[in-house]
Amino acid sequence: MKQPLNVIKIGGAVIEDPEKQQAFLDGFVALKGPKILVHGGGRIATEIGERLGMEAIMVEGRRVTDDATVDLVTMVYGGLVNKQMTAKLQSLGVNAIGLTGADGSIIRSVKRPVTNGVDYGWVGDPVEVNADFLTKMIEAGGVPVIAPLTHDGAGHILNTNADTIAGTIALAMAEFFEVNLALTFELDGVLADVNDPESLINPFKESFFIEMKESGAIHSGMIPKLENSFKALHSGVKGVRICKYDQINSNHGSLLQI
Ligand SMILES: Nc1ncnc2c1ncn2[C@@H]1O[C@H](COP(=O)(O)OP(=O)(O)O)[C@@H](O)[C@H]1O
Ligand SMILES: CC(=O)N[C@@H](CCC(=O)OP(=O)(O)O)C(=O)O
Repeated sequence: MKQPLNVIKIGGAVIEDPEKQQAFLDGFVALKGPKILVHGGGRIATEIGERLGMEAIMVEGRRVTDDATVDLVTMVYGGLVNKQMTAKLQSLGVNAIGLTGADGSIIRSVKRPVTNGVDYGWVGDPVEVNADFLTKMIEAGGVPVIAPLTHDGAGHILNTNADTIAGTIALAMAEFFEVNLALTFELDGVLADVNDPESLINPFKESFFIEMKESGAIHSGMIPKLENSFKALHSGVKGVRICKYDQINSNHGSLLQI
């Protein structure tokens, strides 16, 4: 029987707020057994970019990443955010190992081709995960903390949506572990009306996604979250939940169903 593994994702809005970040980390520390943390940091990159006079361009929840932007996100995700999260987890007694997808070739990706007329620039779609290496780190008692950066095998860093990283890692690790994936963010889960916190949909069926995307009830960052989650569920991940940042150890949120 496969051993359980939790893959947990934290988004930029929660990282940015010290109280929310602490509440998330308390839950993450309390989570028993092998675990991997995937972090975003989109809002932090946008804010630091603005201070440098750079404008963020997002298309369907993904950042258009030109030469200057790939340098910015490498510094923010691979440096600032990754190392701060790692140091905080160390202070809480977790043997965190901060990594980008280039380290240990955790995730190799290909530069996204022009899609529907959009050239995303230095954005990568994952093609290969070094699940074996991640497994060895976990077996050695480490907790990988992974930034949303990948590499193309030809020396370039590529920016990759953090929900995509979490889904891709969950899917690859499902060969060795019984994987549960939780994508945490500020809201309670997938909402029928994004402005009504009481409108949580649980369970959330795949057919709802198609309908709600078409009607516009699901938009922006929720699109890659759900695309990646359903892909993971179809490919052997045991469970996927989209939930609030302080609900890792509960069953609240939207449990996805295919
Ligand atoms: N139906 C929906 N239910 C919940 N959130 C939604 C929905 N449609 C769009 N969203 C948006 O998706 C956002 C979450 O995606 P994102 O900004 O990428 O989060 P994070 O970076 O925190 O992971 C929410 O803040 C919300 O504005
Ligand atoms: C290609 C792409 O869109 N990459 C994302 C990676 C960070 C991310 O996904 O962060 P959150 O989870 O906090 O949104 C970006 O640069 O915004």
